[in-house]
Amino acid sequence: MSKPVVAVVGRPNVGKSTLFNALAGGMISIVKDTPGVTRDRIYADVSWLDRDFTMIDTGGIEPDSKDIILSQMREQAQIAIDTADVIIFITDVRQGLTDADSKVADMLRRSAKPVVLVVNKVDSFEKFMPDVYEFYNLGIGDPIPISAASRLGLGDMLDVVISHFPEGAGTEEEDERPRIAIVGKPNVGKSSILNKLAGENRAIVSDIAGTTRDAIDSVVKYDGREYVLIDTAGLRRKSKIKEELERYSIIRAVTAVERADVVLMVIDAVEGATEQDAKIAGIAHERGKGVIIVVNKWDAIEKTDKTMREYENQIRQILSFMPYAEIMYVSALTGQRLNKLYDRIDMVIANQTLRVATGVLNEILTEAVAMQQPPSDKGKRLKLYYMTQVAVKPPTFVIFVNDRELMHFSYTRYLENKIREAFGFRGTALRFYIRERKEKGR
Ligand SMILES: Nc1nc2c(ncn2[C@@H]2O[C@H](COP(=O)(O)OP(=O)(O)OP(=O)(O)O)[C@@H](O)[C@H]2O)c(=O)[nH]1
Ligand SMILES: Nc1nc2c(ncn2[C@@H]2O[C@H](COP(=O)(O)OP(=O)(O)OP(=O)(O)O)[C@@H](O)[C@H]2O)c(=O)[nH]1
Repeated sequence: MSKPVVAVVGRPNVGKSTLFNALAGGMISIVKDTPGVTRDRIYADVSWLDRDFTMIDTGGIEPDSKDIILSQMREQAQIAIDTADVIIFITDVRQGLTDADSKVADMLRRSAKPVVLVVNKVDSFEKFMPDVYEFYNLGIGDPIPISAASRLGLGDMLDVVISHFPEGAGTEEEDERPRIAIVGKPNVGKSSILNKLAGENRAIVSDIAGTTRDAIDSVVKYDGREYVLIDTAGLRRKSKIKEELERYSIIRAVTAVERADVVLMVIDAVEGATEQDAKIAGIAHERGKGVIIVVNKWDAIEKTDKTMREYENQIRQILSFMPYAEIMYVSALTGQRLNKLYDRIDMVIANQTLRVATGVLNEILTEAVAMQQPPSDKGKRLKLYYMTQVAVKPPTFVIFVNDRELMHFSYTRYLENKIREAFGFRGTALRFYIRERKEKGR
């Protein structure tokens, strides 16, 4: 099972950003007094008591009038209902209970998703607890008092959140079928690709037990093998506001990538790769998923014998953090090369699950060290003792050294290249952990 998704819903200014920052270590966004300024904070990875989950903020509200706030909160709540395993509904003890809160609570209650009702800005339990009880009136369970700003009550809140996670979430998937997510900016052709792949080869639809999110996925059969195409139908939202559309595509990508083995990162050939593409591709990279960059609408551009090379250069430059990603040029319109995607997916899965024997790894390590001297600092030189692969999906290596401080990023990169020279690992990120070990007396 994939990592659970927790969505945060709440009115402007109740403290969503502050909560995000408190849980995600202060790296996500800048909290300001102006409502609606924190556009960029959309998702964060959170760990609590060995449970990992992804928190998404469905917000992004620009409050103008009461009406707009309510309609935007409904929109947020709907996204949360469509994507999340657990919903945190956050309210503000100082603003008190509002009409919009009650309406959104009704909507959440009807969805039958687990909802955790949180009352923020309870900086003093003594002073504010009587006001907290008022929130029982929402009829969605016990209000949990917190102060996001002073980090009070967050542990109790997280205990309740993780108690709602589906059984077995975050543990190894039993289903062996490759799970494919199709992500990208608005309008690049994600639905067209999904429909084409599913339409022509669909074997069975919606036969997957598990979370409600799984229910809309399709299973396709190609060449005797089955693949699960992850659908995010509920999130195919239309909006006139560009920022909102981009936000939806990020939320859509985060929730789909979470459940995927291989991510098809779709780029529009007519536009070429953009910064927004890099943001979305970054989600798959951070999570160590297999990645195939799918350049779609290949039918729609003028081509010479240099075109592919030019595209590749431009894509490699914008998505420079994932040189390992495969690139394919397709057209959902004509179907060109779409079926070839399956072979590529198989290859990426094979690479994601490849295990290299320790003996072979250490031969590579010895040779690499002989060819390029490890870095040194203040007369102390990095020594590399031993390397072993500890995990797959993505392939993860631990390198034992004398002093972690001496292990430069560039030397890790050099070793990564040596491993890739030997084994390829095309289409998947590799992870490296550097551990210190006391020098052996010899
Ligand atoms: N007293 C008190 N103030 C808080 C607390 N948490 C947040 N605030 C304040 O509430 C204001 C709004 O906080 P934000 O975290 O930006 O709220 P938000 O819900 O993300 O707002 P939007 O970006 O408009 O959606 C800021 O001035 C915060 O300092 C709290 O626990 N106690
Ligand atoms: N020429 C050409 N047009 C395409 C191709 N694939 C999709 N389109 C067109 O691009 C537009 C967007 O396609 P969609 O499949 O809806 O794109 P999407 O990424 O799912 O869009 P959102 O759901 O809005 O994010 C439609 O008008 C498609 O007909 C292609 O391969 N070639």
